[in-house]
Amino acid sequence: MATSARSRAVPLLVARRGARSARSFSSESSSSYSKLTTGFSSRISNVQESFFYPVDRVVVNVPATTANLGPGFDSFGFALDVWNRVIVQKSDRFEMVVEGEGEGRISLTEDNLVVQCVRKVLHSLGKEMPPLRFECQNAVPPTRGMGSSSAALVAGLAAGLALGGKDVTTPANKKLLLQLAANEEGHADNVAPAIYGGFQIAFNAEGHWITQRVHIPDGLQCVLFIPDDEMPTTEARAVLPAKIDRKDAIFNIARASMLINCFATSQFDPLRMAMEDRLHQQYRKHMFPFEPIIKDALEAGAHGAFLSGAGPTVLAITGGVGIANVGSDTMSQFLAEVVSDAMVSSAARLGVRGTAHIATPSYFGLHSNGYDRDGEQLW
Ligand SMILES: Nc1ncnc2c1ncn2[C@@H]1O[C@H](COP(=O)(O)OP(=O)(O)O)[C@@H](O)[C@H]1O
Ligand SMILES: N[C@@H](CCOP(=O)(O)O)C(=O)O
Repeated sequence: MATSARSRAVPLLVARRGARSARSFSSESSSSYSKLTTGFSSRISNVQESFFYPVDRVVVNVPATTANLGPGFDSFGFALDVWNRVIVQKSDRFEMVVEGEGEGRISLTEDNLVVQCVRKVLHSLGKEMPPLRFECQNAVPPTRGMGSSSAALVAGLAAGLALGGKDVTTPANKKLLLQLAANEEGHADNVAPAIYGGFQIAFNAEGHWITQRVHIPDGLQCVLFIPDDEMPTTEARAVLPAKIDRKDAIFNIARASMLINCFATSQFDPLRMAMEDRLHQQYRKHMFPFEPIIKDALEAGAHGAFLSGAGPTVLAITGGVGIANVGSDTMSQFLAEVVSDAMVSSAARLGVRGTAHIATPSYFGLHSNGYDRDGEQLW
């Protein structure tokens, strides 16, 4: 965390944060969303987790995420090195600019998901949303199964917390952010890695969202085939049955467990089987013919492949074995490109238009910077 020149001139604790915010958070409404406490009460943390100087401009970076990984429906996800950046600045009027992915398609009005989240958080902190200028620089394609809605939610909620005076870099406020974002999304498999980075296993226990990081082997690469056509997650969830067969549950428990062991021990031989699923993929295949693309990726040498999130993107895993690191030699990239070509050819045979992208996982998630009204960096 960067320390500003102004902060350095006075004692650190007082300079970056202040008791003002701790008091203003005490008059919260009783609805579960509105309870913007971290759940941890201490005089020092109340001071440390809030800013002393009002934040004027926030820059938030949030990664794309891939969820499910086959059998880990609503539970597994990891972050990708594909980033959205949202810049929110106090202004004299509302303004929204969207550049990159989703440009011309994502709402430019106050019903934009990022704006809604900022307003919601500020409202919960007892504040009205001031006139703000939003600039969204998007690399995450919307509605393709790469966690665009989670990236938008996390960006908006984090920006709102920061503008409301909360330091989103503290563990307690990150935990709070996870609760808010997962409650909005209804599942935490995208939002947990979007916030914490890496591979996360996440679930809800007695009303609390819990997440834990899983090791990702060095040198792992992700080959994504991203169809041009969108597949809204709400539609892809509506086709899922309310109840499942016991043998399908057993099928998934065994594979999900082995998948975690594959990652934890860097043993990818069984990964192609460990990424099989019977909880969601079979019910979604009529929406988009992804199974032949998975099969062709595996035949081309991928360790495993799955429908990314609710689709339609298909993700294949390459690299990550032996000593190979991405960037240290060409071998992993050669294999990733062979798999990419196979997926593109497969999609072309099916008449599916789209593009391929080779990504690496991101070991870190949300990161941000804040500035005061003089443009001085606060963190
Ligand atoms: N960068 C963004 N800014 C604002 N809203 C976004 C952004 N990206 C996605 N969304 C919202 O999320 C919706 C897509 O959500 P969803 O169907 O869950 O797709 P995904 O699988 O990419 O998460 C979009 O229709 C839009 O409302
Ligand atoms: N577990 C969810 C994941 C949705 O991910 P997204 O990237 O498609 O939003 C599901 O499978 O519905």
